[in-house]
Amino acid sequence: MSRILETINSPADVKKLSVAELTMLAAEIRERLIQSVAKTGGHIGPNLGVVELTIAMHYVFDTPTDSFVFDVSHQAYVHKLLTGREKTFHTIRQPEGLNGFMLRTESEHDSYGAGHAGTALSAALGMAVARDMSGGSEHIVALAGDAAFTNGISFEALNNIAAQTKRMIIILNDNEWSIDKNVGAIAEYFHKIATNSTYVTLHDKAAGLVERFGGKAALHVAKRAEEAAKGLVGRGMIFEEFGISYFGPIDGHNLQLLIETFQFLKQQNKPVVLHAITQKGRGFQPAIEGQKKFHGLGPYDPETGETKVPGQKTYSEIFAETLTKLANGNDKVVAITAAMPNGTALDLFRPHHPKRYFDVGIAEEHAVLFAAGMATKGYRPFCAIYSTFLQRSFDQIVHDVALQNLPVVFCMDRGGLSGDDGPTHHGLFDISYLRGVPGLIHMDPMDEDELADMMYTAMLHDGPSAIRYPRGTGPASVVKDQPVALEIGKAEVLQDGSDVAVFALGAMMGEGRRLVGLLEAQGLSVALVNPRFAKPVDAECVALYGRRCGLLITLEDHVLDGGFGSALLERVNEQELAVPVVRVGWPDQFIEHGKQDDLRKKYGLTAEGAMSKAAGFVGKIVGERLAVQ
Ligand SMILES: Cc1ncc(C[n+]2csc(CCOP(=O)(O)OP(=O)(O)O)c2C)c(N)n1
Ligand SMILES: CC(=O)[C@@H](O)[C@H](O)COP(=O)(O)O
Ligand SMILES: [Mg+2]
Repeated sequence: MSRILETINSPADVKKLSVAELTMLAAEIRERLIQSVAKTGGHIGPNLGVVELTIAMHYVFDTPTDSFVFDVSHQAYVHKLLTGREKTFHTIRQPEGLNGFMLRTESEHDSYGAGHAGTALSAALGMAVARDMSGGSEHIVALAGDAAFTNGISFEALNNIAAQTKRMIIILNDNEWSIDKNVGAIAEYFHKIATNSTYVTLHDKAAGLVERFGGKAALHVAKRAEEAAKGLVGRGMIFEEFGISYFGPIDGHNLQLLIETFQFLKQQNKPVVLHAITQKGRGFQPAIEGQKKFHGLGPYDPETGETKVPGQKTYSEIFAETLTKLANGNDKVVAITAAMPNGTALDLFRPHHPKRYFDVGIAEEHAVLFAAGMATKGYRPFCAIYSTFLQRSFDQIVHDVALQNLPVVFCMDRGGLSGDDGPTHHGLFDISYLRGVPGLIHMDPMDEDELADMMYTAMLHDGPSAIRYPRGTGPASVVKDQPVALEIGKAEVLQDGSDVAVFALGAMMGEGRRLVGLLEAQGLSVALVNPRFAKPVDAECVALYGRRCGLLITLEDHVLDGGFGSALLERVNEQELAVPVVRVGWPDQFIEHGKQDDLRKKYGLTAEGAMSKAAGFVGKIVGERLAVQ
């Protein structure tokens, strides 16, 4: 029962509450999050960790006049509950429902959208400078997790802040977790501060002090904690060195302390950072015990935290098992992830080859350069980075890997529609952004067994390669014990035909087979081709069917512009073929979040969609066939 929460229609309602009522509100929000996300799925762990932080932010600051910028913004559910979306919160990440991240078009309180990590500090600085230039007085508050500071862009911003603005507030939400435990020197640095004995004592005393002395004590605690932290790590506080005044660490669940501290920070005429120590998954024991699992997941049992055990291996698992096999036979094979060991399933590889597993943090550009360096020494790096996150590393792929023709393999999980995460996470652009890179081969398997073959082919290939594969499961093909090497640039003809040729790339093979059936039902002779390569496209195969057939149809889980269909069109044009080509893929727009099948139907990435798009050409061919009978 959410007695107070149901009265919150805007942050103004939060400001009316006493600290006691705010504490009750926090409890109600936790219960709502646990129960609601159990049904929808989502980032429950991160959001349970920022309940008090977000309440205190909305109590002290004043959106939309003040601007909040959340890094990744996967932890913005509490913010959404407090900014007029309590009644629709049950639709989060659901078709037509609330987005799982902040979205400028969703609310005036969402001053900046996100989904990818490391963007908050830079965007907040841009807002602060714009405010300064316009003579504004509003507050700009960036909330960034500890793992956001493993990202290079965050440090590009830190380097710039003190030189550019007089006022900006950074909240470092330190729960010591990324998706897995946070990694690297910065994580260790924050850990040292957070576990400093003086701070821990202070933290224990804080509750009592605040109770006895109210607000003033809060400042005392914050200052003493700051002294402790600075005492521990000297004046060389990393933030102080960047000209940003450091405060904390303080208990990120102590509402009174947070409110007092935010009110104090509001008065500061300098860039400040508050180091808040929080607990990911707080208030839900399964999420506390399973912080990695409950970072982000599908529906779960709100009592036990149990989730449905998937019946079939995902592409990610096949990837990890295959990589383990390749590494068993080749000690130069190494695996690199950018803070996504579970999403990429490299968690399954790590126990077999712990010394050949590298998690570099949320640092995709660095991951690619790190791989390039290893490749110059004869290693075979498999860089497992989601298609969407690899967008970050385009220059490193061109300038460092391809230009030097280094044998780095890019394993792009979530290649294609991602689903519930929406437009920030759909992997719909990697063919476009990679096929122009000289020397790089780009593969897209039609099933799990072919993924293994492509990984083996990539390992043997003396140059850069990229393999994209979708989120979730495939057609459950049997994976051979020993993968085979594919001929680079050679398509596979699954069925011959002479009227229409269907080129179904990767995960679209299922719809390709259905399309063949629909065309054959029209009395047509239909070829079915598994392209395998988006670069190089098999020009010979295109010419063979371009000369023989009256129509070529391409299907891809990728944007049309610059995708596989575009590449095939170029081969048609170069070979002066007259055959019409109908391309089926995502249109030139960002695709909303939703269920994969629903969205494919809505946007015509189905056999029926292809038939309707090709109806004119198909009708003409059918007519011609009838005329000669
Ligand atoms: C560029 C990029 N790489 C990877 C991810 C996947 N990702 C989402 S949240 C997250 C961990 C964030 O950790 P932190 O910033 O500490 O926030 P917390 O979840 O702990 O609140 C990662 C790696 C991403 N969103 N963007
Ligand atoms: C917030 C974030 O970027 C990750 O948690 C992402 O949502 C994971 O995506 P998958 O669920 O597809 O692994
Ligand atoms: Mg964290």
